[in-house]
Amino acid sequence: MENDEVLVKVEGLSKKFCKDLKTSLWYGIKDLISGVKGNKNERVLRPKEFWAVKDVNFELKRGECLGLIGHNGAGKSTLLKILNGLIKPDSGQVTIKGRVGALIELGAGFNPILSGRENIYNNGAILGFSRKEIDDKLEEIIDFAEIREFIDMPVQNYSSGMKVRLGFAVAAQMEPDVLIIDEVLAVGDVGFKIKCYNKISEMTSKCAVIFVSHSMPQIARVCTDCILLNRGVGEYFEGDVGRAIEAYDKSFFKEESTINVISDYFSVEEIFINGNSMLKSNSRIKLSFGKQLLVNSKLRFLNDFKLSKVQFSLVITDKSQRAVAIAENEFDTKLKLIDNVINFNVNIQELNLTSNIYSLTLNVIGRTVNNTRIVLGRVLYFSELEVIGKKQESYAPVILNSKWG
Ligand SMILES: Nc1ncnc2c1ncn2[C@@H]1O[C@H](COP(=O)(O)OP(=O)(O)OP(=O)(O)O)[C@@H](O)[C@H]1O
Repeated sequence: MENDEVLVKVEGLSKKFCKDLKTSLWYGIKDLISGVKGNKNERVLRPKEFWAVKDVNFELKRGECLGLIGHNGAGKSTLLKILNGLIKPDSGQVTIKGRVGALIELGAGFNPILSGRENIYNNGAILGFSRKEIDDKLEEIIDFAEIREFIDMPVQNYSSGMKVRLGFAVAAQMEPDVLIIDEVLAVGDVGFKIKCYNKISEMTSKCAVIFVSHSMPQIARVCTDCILLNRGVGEYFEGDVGRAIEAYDKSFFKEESTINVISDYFSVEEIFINGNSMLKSNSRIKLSFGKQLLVNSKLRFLNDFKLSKVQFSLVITDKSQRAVAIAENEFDTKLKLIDNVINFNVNIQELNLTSNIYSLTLNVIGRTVNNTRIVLGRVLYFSELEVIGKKQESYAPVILNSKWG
């Protein structure tokens, strides 16, 4: 088993789809006729057609894991389906060496009326294993999937999670040379997902893995290379997953973002970040790692507003909307309303977030005179915060202050 052996070679791969079913059927008939005549014109788009995958090229060796990332509809699943031979490309070529294990669509590859056990035998046979070889692997697959008590039940009665468990176990335990995993893994519960990601990391040394995910921490964890797809066009980041994730994050950035206030109790008169007005300017703030983040805000409450205490929490979320840090005041702060306006300041002296783009949200919680907790409102994503100066390959958002002995 050579380690620099190219297992997947993709050259000029393109696939177009049609937005309209009737037109698509009509083009299908026309293509069939022109195909018979030997007059194919695959590289031209006709009305209502678009490229789902456009001129994608890459090579993948044993020991490499390629992450496919991109917005919804970017073409990731289409590319995987072409690689797995489920759909035919309009042009280009895929060369795959060895056995392919794939988990693409939920339940795809399984016969719904057959039991889990029978499906394992079917899949094994398709992959070229003899009955005896499958017998030897059966227990491992059932153990990995952890669905022993349901293994003789028809797959059509499996829950989504159970289908994913069986699908991944079959794909991973059949010693594939190329392992193709789509986002369906997300359906599994947390325990199973962790087990799968560990398995993928373990397998990467023995095979080539192609992995689709919207979870950048997972991409950072398992991938060695990345392709960022945008409307079918791939940008290849060879050996630089960090830069691919950065480009993915940046692709979400809008030049102008408006402040979105959800509250029946207050409106926002002003929010400053490090002295920059979020109402007046483009709400993107650039900050170096470890520097100060200062937020000042002025909220105007309704005239008849009566509360005894208020709590503000400033939540920092990453691009996948995961809260990565929070700063909040003590709940017993007396509400200081002057002309129905509250001013508050938050000073975070050292923001130890790694280089990335984050969003800021403000939550305002109150307590009535009889101490009932009440959510007064939220100011959503009022700033995009771009932290620079501390790249972190493992995509960990926070660097902890630590002393090492
Ligand atoms: N069979 C089909 N017929 C027509 N259009 C299709 C077909 N399959 C996919 N598409 C379109 O091709 C584009 C790419 O779809 P694809 O499923 O590959 O995207 P994706 O990157 O996997 O998206 P997501 O992140 O949402 O899963 C989309 O616009 C989709 O609507």
